[in-house]
Amino acid sequence: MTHSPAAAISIRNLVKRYAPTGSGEGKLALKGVSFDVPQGQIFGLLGPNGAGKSTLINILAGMVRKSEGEVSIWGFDIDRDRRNASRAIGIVPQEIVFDPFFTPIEVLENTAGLYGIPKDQRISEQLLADVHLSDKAQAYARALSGGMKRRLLVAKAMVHQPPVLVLDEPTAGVDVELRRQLWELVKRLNDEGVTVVLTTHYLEEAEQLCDRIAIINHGEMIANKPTREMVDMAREKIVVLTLDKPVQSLPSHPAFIKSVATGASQIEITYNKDRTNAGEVMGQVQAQGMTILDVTTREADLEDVFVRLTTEV
Ligand SMILES: Nc1ncnc2c1ncn2[C@@H]1O[C@H](COP(=O)(O)OP(=O)(O)OP(=O)(O)O)[C@@H](O)[C@H]1O
Repeated sequence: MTHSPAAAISIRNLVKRYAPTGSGEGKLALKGVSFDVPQGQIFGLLGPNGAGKSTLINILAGMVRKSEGEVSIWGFDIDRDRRNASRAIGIVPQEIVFDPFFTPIEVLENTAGLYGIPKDQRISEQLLADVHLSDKAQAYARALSGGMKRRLLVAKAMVHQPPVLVLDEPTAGVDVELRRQLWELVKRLNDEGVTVVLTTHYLEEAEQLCDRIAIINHGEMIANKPTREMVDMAREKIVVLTLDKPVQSLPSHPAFIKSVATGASQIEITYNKDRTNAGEVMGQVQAQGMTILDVTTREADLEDVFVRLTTEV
């Protein structure tokens, strides 16, 4: 596409309220989410089960109707310009669904037909080559291994050559070798200029692949940072101090990232372990007139950062 929008995907105040069903209650799955996916990046959307990731992706895919807010894909509003918005995005679903009696080449040709792509403009063979399935072009889909089927799903999502590709948990439940292959494929597509959004439960995957990571929890976006900064949060360490009397005012110092009261006479201070250490932190606290009775320290890795962000209210 020649059109060049400010962001590959732009989401503003997105709300999704699922209507109550006969027995179940309604559910507020997205509570006013706003973010942009910058062009050319691999953008990771992380969050625990039920956070709202699939809802968000299904809204992009046009499979779920949003309740409120604005979404545009490659500059095309999904309400006002659904056709162009759909043409700008390819979705690789979580579930593998193929008619077992179609061959990979037929799967791609049929999809191209659905998009109304004239025969001479189709790129089915090239796509099969890209996902290393040329030799399986004529095999029945049911004869493909799980890994081959996943690669075929990626090819299928790229039939109309969208500038944005979304993968919903591409490596959930796949073995190490296949995960590596899928990562390579995603990187290659991104090198060729495709903006990629992927959801994952695996922090390592996000860290390896993504330029930017957003964390969504209970329908809200709680963090959205370049991967480097998110990983830097893992350089944080926390000291928990018990003082001899109730906390009057929180200690502060340029080397402290955060200082919060976690009990009547308990404070937690977060600091970057590259910049200071527990001894210095305690020294600063004492210098500010407080008496420390007890101390424990905690170290954060990316997993902790994730857990902390998703459990903090
Ligand atoms: N069709 C629906 N009707 C009612 N509630 C729904 C519907 N689909 C999802 N929900 C609820 O909305 C919330 C968000 O679900 P969603 O599937 O978007 O989460 P998720 O982050 O994708 O989780 P997972 O990682 O398990 O796929 C959940 O509480 C879920 O139960």
